[in-house]
Amino acid sequence: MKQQGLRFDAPQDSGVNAPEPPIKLIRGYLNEAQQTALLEEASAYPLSSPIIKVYGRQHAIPRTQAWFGDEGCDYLYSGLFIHALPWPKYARMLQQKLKRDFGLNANGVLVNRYADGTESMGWHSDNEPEIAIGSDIASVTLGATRDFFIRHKSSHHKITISLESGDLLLMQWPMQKEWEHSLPKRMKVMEPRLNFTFRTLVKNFHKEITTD
Ligand SMILES: O=C(O)CCC(=O)C(=O)O
Ligand SMILES: [Fe+2]
Repeated sequence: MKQQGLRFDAPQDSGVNAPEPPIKLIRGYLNEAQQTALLEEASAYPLSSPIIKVYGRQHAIPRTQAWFGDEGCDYLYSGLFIHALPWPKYARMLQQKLKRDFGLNANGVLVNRYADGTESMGWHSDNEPEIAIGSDIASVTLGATRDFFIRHKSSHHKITISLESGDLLLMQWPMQKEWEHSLPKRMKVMEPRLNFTFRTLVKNFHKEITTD
């Protein structure tokens, strides 16, 4: 994390000149039936906790995840090379719904499962080089309500959004350049939460690696 001498933390959600993140929040984007279908499908996803290196130390990520996508849409994520698994039926239907509703051309989805409030995701931007320039990222939440933090990289202005089951958060270009986000621990949360982030990758970006 960057610490640059003097630091002023802007008060949350306030300030006349506070920067605004390029996001759209659509509450209840998925109805009950759509949520249930996806949750049931996800119970069979091959989720795992890969071991990653952070600041030179190896540890398993504090959640489980899976990456699905089109052929040639492999992802180098947190230093891990992940081959795209074929789209499951309902994840694919959601990808098509996002295309119909918002023109989103996502060709992959990262699914994260947080078993309870002890599981989390640290500050980061979804700015890997294989993410197509100018593309938006769509984040869909299922299950437990969790806080989601967004922080401006230069001013450190921070926003908290409470994401509920069925909500859609559109993170629009150039959000990942100027803002970071995280999912903090919430010890009182006992229920699992699933998150689907639909991403647009440059196809065959990792061709060299995959054909070795
Ligand atoms: O679980 C969330 O809401 C955030 C997931 C996320 O930031 C990511 O997958 O990159
Ligand atoms: Fe992210």
